[in-house]
Amino acid sequence: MKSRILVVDDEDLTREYLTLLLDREDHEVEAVATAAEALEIARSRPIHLMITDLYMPGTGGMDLLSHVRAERLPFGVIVVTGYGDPQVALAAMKAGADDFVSKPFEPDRLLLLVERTLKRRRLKDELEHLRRQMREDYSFHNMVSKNDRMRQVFDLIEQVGPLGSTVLIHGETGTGKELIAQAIHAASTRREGKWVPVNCAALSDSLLESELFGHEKGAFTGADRRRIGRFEAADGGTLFLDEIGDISAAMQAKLLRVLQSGRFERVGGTETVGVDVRIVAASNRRLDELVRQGAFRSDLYYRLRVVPIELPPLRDRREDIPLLALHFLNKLAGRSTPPVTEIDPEAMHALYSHDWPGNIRELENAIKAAVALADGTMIHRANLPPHVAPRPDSPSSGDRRPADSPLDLDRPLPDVTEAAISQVERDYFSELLAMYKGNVARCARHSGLSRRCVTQKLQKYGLDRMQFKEGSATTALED
Ligand SMILES: Nc1ncnc2c1ncn2[C@@H]1O[C@H](COP(=O)(O)OP(=O)(O)OP(=O)(O)O)[C@@H](O)[C@H]1O
Repeated sequence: MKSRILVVDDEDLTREYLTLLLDREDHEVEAVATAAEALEIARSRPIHLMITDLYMPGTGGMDLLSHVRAERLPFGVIVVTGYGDPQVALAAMKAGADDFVSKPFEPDRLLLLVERTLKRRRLKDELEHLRRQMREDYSFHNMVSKNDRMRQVFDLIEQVGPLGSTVLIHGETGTGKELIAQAIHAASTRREGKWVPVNCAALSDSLLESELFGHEKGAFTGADRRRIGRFEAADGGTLFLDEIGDISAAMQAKLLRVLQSGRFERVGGTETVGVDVRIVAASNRRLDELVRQGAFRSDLYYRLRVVPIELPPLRDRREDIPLLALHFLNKLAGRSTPPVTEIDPEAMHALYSHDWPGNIRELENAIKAAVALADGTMIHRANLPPHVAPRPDSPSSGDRRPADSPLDLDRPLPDVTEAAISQVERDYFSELLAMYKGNVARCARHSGLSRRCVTQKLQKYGLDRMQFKEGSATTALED
């Protein structure tokens, strides 16, 4: 399908030139002279990309861009700025432009940007499709997943949620155990009752005991009044015992008694208290292993695992990564202007390829960090934390040995600096050669260096311009 491109420029010559250029690339082009005409077209028929001049009589390109973004018109925008106007270009990107090009522009550079923006838009459409699916099919109580095992867990929660049975959740750190436990509470008849979470690993034995069961006045130094514990607080609701695998043998015995009888005494008290509490417990340690090792009571284990739930780590449900990444972007939408709503394909690929030892929490943090660093509406690979998307030359990337990398702390600074500069120059010139299809004169003009200097650099880095020339469609413009 042809892409439909709308060109907005008050200069007849530029309009004609752009129409010719884009038409030659098999795009369908409409060109208008004013922002008002552009808006009318943009509102009335589907277009994929708008290329607009910033300086026009009447409504300028920046206002046009603001209208387009405020009305959420679903197409890419490239703005054409004056030469040497980086501040304006930056402002346009902040206002939601996908890219910018300075006048006078190289046709190849413009075409490159056009292709890139159209590609991003296609990706955006796919993300939009995913978003719709997320809203319609893949959401469950603040969670999203399209993974079969997770969908089975969601079904199980709907089944057992109302029953009030004790549930034991196992999963690595950050896999969503607490969220699952909350969903169980929300799916139960106790949802009007209290939801009371306790992190068992965070407290010493004696503190945990008084936290769970409460204490009487004078039970210990500082106990100047009676205090009810979490069991009593959760009466009629759900008590979430997180990190249950970390409790001592003495606490295990006390818990077992409450689970069996629903009764206990406050610390320092003799009165027996009865409560009606649903227990949901979670652990990132395997309780069956702990039982085998003799570190966890088997009778308590079987009491807890009436309904066992196993949460797969994120690396085993990679299909959820794009969905979760979008979910977190949606959650963060209000935190930046314009909101960051997209993830470019390279960044998505990096997210997809990472192993996520910290699971969904780690992914959430990576997206938060990337949103804070993003310039514009899209997350790029460079915005992701380095451990998620290693930089090409960072010690953690690929199988490059740290000794080979420019950041080798064992070498003197001048060596390290020179290696880093060489790497940047090599990347820079290979990008330029790709952009200008091996044309050295254009690379020289773009880089601000002489042709001779560029040729020397290419020799130094073993870059063969002929390799970039192959398949070039711009033979007429070659040097
Ligand atoms: N399926 C999901 N959809 C959306 N967000 C999720 C999902 N699962 C987890 N999260 C989010 O990931 C983060 C970690 O989840 P949670 O705290 O429930 O994990 P956990 O397994 O209990 O972690 P820990 O073992 O460290 O206690 C939370 O911010 C939670 O909101």
